[in-house]
Amino acid sequence: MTSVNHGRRPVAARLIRNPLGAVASAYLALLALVAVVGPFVVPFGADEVDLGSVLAPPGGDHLLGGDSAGRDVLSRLVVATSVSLAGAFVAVAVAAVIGVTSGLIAGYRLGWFDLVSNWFAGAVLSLPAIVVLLAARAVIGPSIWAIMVVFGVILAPSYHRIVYGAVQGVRAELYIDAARVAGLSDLRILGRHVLTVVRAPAILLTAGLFSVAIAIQASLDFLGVGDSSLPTWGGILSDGFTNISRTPLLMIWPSAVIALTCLALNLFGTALRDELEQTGDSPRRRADAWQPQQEAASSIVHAASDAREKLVEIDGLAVAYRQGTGWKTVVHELSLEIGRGEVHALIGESGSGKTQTAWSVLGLLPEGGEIVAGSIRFDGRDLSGLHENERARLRGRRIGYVPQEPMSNLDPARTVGAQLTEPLRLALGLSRSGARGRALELLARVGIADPQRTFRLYPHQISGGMAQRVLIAGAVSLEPDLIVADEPTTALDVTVQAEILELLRELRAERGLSMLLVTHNFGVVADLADSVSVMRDGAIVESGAVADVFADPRHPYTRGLFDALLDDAPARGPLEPMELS
Ligand SMILES: Nc1ncnc2c1ncn2[C@@H]1O[C@H](COP(=O)(O)OP(=O)(O)OP(=O)(O)O)[C@@H](O)[C@H]1O
Repeated sequence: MTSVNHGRRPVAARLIRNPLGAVASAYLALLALVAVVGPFVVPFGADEVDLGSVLAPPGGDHLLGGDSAGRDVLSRLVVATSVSLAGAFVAVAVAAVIGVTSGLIAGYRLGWFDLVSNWFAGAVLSLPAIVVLLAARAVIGPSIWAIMVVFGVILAPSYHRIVYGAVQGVRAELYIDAARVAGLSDLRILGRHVLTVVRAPAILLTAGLFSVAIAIQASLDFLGVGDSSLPTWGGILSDGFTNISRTPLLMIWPSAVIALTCLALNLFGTALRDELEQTGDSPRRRADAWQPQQEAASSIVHAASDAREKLVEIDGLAVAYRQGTGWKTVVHELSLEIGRGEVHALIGESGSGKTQTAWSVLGLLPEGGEIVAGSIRFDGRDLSGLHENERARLRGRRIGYVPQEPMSNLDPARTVGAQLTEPLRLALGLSRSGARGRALELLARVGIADPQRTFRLYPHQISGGMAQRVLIAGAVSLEPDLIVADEPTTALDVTVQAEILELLRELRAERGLSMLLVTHNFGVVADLADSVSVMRDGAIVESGAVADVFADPRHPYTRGLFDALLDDAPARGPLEPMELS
């Protein structure tokens, strides 16, 4: 496995290099400084009244003017910054303590606490927050701190849900079991392993909830149900609103501070998420550039015989999966040619890279998998240069696919007929009756005894062998040049296997199909293939005409595979009769 680590810079350093993060951090840092130091350096007391400055315009002693009671707006805004931020902090701290704790315990221990806490979280989430806050204000009075504690309780389910989900994701991981086996206490496991996983989403949520708490607090003060004994952004806004016709500027200052603060918190959260993901502190890490494995064996190249026109040309293919900050390379420098009408088999033990090679040709590598080197040409076109739409068109019309598990590759909710006719109508533009006629012909061709009846059936009403025949009918329906068949007979019983192989052989002869056949069955190779590549650890170790490789396997691994076959092993003879008591 190729593993490339990159030097980690601290998150803070990366945040500063992110333009959005830098601006938001600078604003929030300034705000924090104003909140802490500001009240000690403001030119006037927050409640100091100067009747000569009632609704005074900005300028002179009052840089931002005076309010309706003649108090200095700048001084009040600065003191209100401390109060508003502290209020939001109380709400978020209460929410985090309750929500993170309950989410951790519920997700890790499950049982009755899981049931009760999730029910409780759901119930609290369904409450209208503003109505609860107004009711709380009526009961406990206008204290901003008490109201913010209540709001914290209302916000707690947000933490609970996010932490619960993250813990559920990791609790079944092997390293958690290993920590348990190693004797670590639940508290240590939660602190050391689980909390690390929930840290990133919890930080992001905190930034969002902080801005929600500021907005709610300002709304309550604006509505006049806040704490009028303290200067707050919402209170100043309310005063400005009352006097909007006389001094509109009085509304501008608190509005701007509230809007900028909420914006900065959200930008900060977004930038922090991006940086946490890049630095590997989040489960979704980015990998460094892929590097070829030094120790990897180069593949033997399989070339189509000169007599055949080349249909598939794979050159130096490497497939890798992102793993943490590195890569796991699963196919190395694989080169392969398949001629028109040629059936080429990929054989090898489980995990040798056969399916990854086949999926690369189809352009269907699973999430996280990438073609990191080399090229695949199909009928002279480089597939890597194609847009996904073109790739999908090619896949349907010129490259057919026969999968290993017939049942799971049919849509259980749609009839066989609907699944066969849809591509015919979309790709070939056939009418409904035209597509139906063509589908019935195909069903008959693949050996379905009663095509009319099967056409109307759902997948659960047909056998595995019939399902594979239906999929083969679908794969050849658009007259492709190439069929990629991934273990097409593995999931079927022995007699059906033989029938499906026979069908594939006939279709191949009839239509001049090329085939890339993935199998670990030498019988299938001998039955169907012209040429074979033997794969091991993601590379081809031997390649050639089937007759040559079978007659004279050159690589020790191929010989080992042949030796592992039981065909030549001496028969065990009849079972001894047993006495059953
Ligand atoms: N999603 C994935 N993430 C990481 N590694 C993967 C993933 N899928 C497959 N692999 C790895 O790729 C390697 C090759 O797998 P592949 O499925 O091609 O093997 P195979 O030869 O087709 O085996 P089998 O006959 O069992 O299907 C294996 O080591 C496998 O663990």
